[in-house]
This record gives sequence, C-alpha cells and structure tokens, in this order.
Amino acid sequence: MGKKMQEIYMFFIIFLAGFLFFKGNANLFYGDKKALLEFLSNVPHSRFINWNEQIPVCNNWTGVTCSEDGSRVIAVRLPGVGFHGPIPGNTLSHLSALQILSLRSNGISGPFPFDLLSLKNLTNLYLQSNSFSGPLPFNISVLKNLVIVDLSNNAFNGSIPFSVSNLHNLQLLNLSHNKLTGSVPKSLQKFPKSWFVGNDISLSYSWPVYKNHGYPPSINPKPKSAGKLSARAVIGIVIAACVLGLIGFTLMLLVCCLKRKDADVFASKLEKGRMTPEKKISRNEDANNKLVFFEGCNYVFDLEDLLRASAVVLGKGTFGMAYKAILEDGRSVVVKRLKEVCFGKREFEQQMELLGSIKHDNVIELRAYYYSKDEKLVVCDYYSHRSVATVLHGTREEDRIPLSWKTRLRIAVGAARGIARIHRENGGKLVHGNIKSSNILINSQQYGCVSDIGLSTITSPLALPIARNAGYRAPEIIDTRKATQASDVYSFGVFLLELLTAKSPLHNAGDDDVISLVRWVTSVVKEEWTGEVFDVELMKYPNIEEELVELLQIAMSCVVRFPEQRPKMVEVVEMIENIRPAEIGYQGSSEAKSETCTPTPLLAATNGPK
Ligand SMILES: Nc1ncnc2c1ncn2[C@@H]1O[C@H](COP(=O)(O)OP(=O)(O)OP(=O)(O)O)[C@@H](O)[C@H]1O
Repeated sequence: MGKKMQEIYMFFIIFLAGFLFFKGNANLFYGDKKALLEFLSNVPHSRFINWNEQIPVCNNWTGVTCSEDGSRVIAVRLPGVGFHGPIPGNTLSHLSALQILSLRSNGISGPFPFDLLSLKNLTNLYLQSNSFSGPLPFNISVLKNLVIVDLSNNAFNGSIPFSVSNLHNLQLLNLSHNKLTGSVPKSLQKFPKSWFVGNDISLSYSWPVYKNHGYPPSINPKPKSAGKLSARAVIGIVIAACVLGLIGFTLMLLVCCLKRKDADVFASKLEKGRMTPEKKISRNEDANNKLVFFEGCNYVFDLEDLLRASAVVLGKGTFGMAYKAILEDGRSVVVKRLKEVCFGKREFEQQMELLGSIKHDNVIELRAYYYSKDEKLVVCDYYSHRSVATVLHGTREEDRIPLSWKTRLRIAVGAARGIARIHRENGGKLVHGNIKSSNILINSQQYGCVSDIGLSTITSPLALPIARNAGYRAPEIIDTRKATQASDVYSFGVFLLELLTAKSPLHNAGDDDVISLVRWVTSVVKEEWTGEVFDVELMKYPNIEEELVELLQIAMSCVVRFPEQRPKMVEVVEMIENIRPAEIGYQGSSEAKSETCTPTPLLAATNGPK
C-alpha cells in the first residue's frame, strides 16, 4: 500500500471512529446536557453517577433516557442514589421535554425545587421518600399530561393549594405522610383516603365512593360498550371456550395415561415424536446437534442424559409439550419441545442468545437449547411452587393453595419487575407476547417470575391461536405475533385482576354466559360494588381494603382500551411497590437466581435502557 493510500485509510478510520463516537448524542440539545451536569455538580450524592462531558448522554448516562431521535432527554430516573441537601436553583427545569422524573428514596431536603411551568411535558413525578419541606406547588394543574404524582413521605406543609379537575389522565396523586394541614379540596375528594393519610388534614367528610368500596371516578376507564358483549364477541368467546375445553379434556386424558405409566422416561416420549435415541443425536456423534448451554449455567448434562431422565408431562402449551425431567443427580429441569418454529437455525440461535442473556431474578432463565431439523428444545429450571394459574384454578384439590394478600402482592411485583426487565431488552423493544397466569411461576420466596419469554416470536402465526390467550389479549391485537409492549401491559392488567378476583380471564357469569374478566370487573365497579370483585379468600385479612383498591386501580389503568393511555411497565412496578413499600419495595441486591432467589433490586428493574 502506498504512503498516500495509508494516509487516506487512516483518515477514514479516524473519521469513522469519530462519527460512531459522536453519533449517540450528535443531535442532543446541549441545554439538556448542561442542565443535568449542573444538577449533578450542585447536589451532593453518595453513589457514583457516570455523567460527564466525555461520555455521550443517550444510552450511556445512568438513569437518563432520550427521545427516539436522541435529540432530547425525556426521562431521568435516579431513585436511591444518595442525593442529599436542597436542590439549588431551577436546574432540572431546563429539561423542557422531560416526561418522567424519579428522585424517590433519596435524602433531598428544602423546598419543592422545580418550575412546573417549564416542565409542561411531565407525566410522572416521583419525589416520595425524601425530606422536601415547605408548601406544595400551587400550580400542579398546569401539567396537563400528568398521570402519576407521588410526593408522599416528605415534610411538605401548609394546605393543599391546587385543584386537579382538568388533569384527565391522573391515575395517582399520593400526598400521604407529610405535614399538610387544612382540608382536602373538593376536586380531590373522589380519590382514595390513603393518598392523604399521615397528615394533619381533616378526613372526616364523607368519602362517597370509597365508603361504598367504590372506584375513584377519574380513573374509571370508560370503554364504549361496557356491560353486555356484542353477539359476535359472545360467539367468539364461546368457540374459544369450546376449544379450550377440548384441549383441557385432551390434557386430562394425557395426564391420566401418564399417571398410569408413572416413571415414564423422557426418551420414550421423544421416541413417539420424530426424534428417537436410535437416530443417535448426541454431542459425540453430531457436533452440530448438541445441547447449547448458556453462559453461567452450572448444569452438567447432555441430550442423552435428558433422554434417560424420568419425565412427566407438565402440559401442552401453545408452543408444544412441556416436560419435567428429573436428572440423575436429582435436579429437575423443564424441557419444552417447540413446534411450528418458523426460524432457521441461525435465526433461532440468535434469538436464543438474546433470550438467554436476560438475567433477572424475576425472569425464568433459559439454561440450554437444542436445534435440529426435527426437534427444537428449550431447557429451563423447574419451579416446584408451580404457576399462578395452577395455584388459583388448578383442577386437582392439592394444587389449589390459598394465596395470602402479601403473597399476591409479591407475585404481582415480581412479575411486573420481570416484564419491565424484558421490555428493556433489545434496545427497549423486546415484547413477551404471551403474559398469562400459567406463564407466571412462583419462586421459593413467593415472588412472581415470568416464563416463556420471546417464544411467541419464533413460532409460526398458526402456532398461537387466538383461543390460547383469549381473555388476556389486548383489544387492538388481531395477529398475536404482532403483540406490543402496550399489549403486554394489558395482559398483565388482566393477570392482576385474576390475582385480585381469583377468577379466570374468561369465566362463566351464570345463564351460560361467558364473560371476560375485564368486562365483568368494569361493570361491577361501575355499579359501585367494588367490594364484590375481590376473592372471598382475601376478606379474612384485616385492614387491606385500601391496598386492594389500589391494586385494582393499577390493574384497571393497564387494561384501558387505548394502548397509548396504558402505563409503561416500569411505572406499573413503581405503582405496585408503593402499595407496601416496606415489604415489597425491597432494594437490596442479589445474585441468587431461580427458586432460591431473593427479590429483585429496585434499581435494576426501574432504570431505563442504558
Ligand atoms: N419452569 C417451570 N416450572 C414449573 N412448571 C412449569 C414451568 N414451565 C411451565 N410450567 C407449567 O407447565 C405447564 C405447561 O406450560 P407451557 O408453558 O408449555 O404451556 P402454558 O403456559 O399452559 O401455555 P402457553 O404455551 O401458551 O404459555 C403449565 O401448567 C405451566 O405452568
């Protein structure tokens, strides 16, 4: 290569490196970066935060999320990083595109620090569990898009100076545990009492909705035709129920047959399929067809061990048969035989690598996979506490275990954290696509863990019939392969309703009517009989009414008809954690996984994409 050529080549490389380096925030509005740096340098903090001039802001700065085009900062989430002292000046108020601001669980003191007139895009404001003092901002109603405001557990004083009658999207306004005085303004009297308790406020006036276990009207979603279902919908649901019934019947037969065989071996089940041990698919003889283990997995077995293992059928799912295989060392794993995989080997492997890289206490980790022309398998840990579906609606007496309120909250928050984590993956675009109670498993500490991640994307459209997830499917989803994060939120909302009511997402409402849980809850709540929706089992726990109503409100906000009005999963996590922060808002850290895992660190679950 001539010297000239070398120079051109070098120039090109330097240019390319420079371009790639600056690409991340090339268009970022400089005022946003400046405001963040100013904020950081002015407020003392005990934990390291990696914001500095040298690193591009978007996708790199801790807790900062940018708009899709990278031009503005839209979210700042810095809970529990040890900020303390007052926030001087109006620094963060320069972030005029900001939608989400979370500084909760720090030690910030001093007066309310923002000029709300400049933060007109704010939807979520989390300042709870700090030491803010002084009056509440009088002009909160200028923030027309507000959905959640949490100012609880501070030392705000004086009276409540605002009205919220024009804040049509408001879902939560928590002012509890401050030093507020006076009375609750009329426009706020429809909200639950729990949002105002722990102050010196008179709460003695009538709470019409709450007294009757009613539902705060401002967050009462109003689907166009609540109540009766259309004739087509009824027919659809009846067909779906028949199909489900048929599948259920087949499953029962299958389970009966298997019981007779008792210690059936996994190999014989595979033999009935297309892959037999005779084909000698093993690590030794076909290097291309072997079990591929994910990094960090400490299992030592190969396909032959799996084939030798005792196995029982767990059930036939949307994606194929699921078996519990007991390995020779006594450990149990779940093997799923995927059918109708529409990916070629390379794509399948790529998808598996993506799914296998998700490490989170509330996401069931894939341990290994296998791909051959005839057989596609995925292996994950067996969860002996089984799924929420089994525990709530199991057909066998011994399966149905009464779930305490605390356990239900743990299941809800664990599952929400798991889904929020999944939604962060793949540049914040990964979708689960099949959230339902049989895919939420319970770990040894009784937190919910999400299973079957991403399987809906690798199977053909035919493999996920509508009937399989009827009742959980968001109204805008026609093709189940086109699920979105917003439709996951909807399905999660249905799951929460299931936890609260112990009813299936499609259930019999008498007179041979099959009704969706969302419709049923909506209609009961509309009639102000909210107390009637809850599982009778929950009625034996004293003083949980407000918490029940709070979780119900969260569920209802997830199942609103229009996807853009549903909260994001990270917000759902925060809302659930706020129901009982001391018990479920755990912030410790843990490396432990699966059945023996401890709850997920809050930061990991709530930080946006990095
Ligand atoms: N890791 C696991 N540990 C314990 N039980 C499991 C595990 N994975 C699945 N199961 C249970 O096995 C049964 C079959 O699961 P599978 O995921 O194949 O189907 P499904 O959840 O019923 O439907 P879908 O395929 O639509 O998710 C379900 O009862 C499920 O709760």
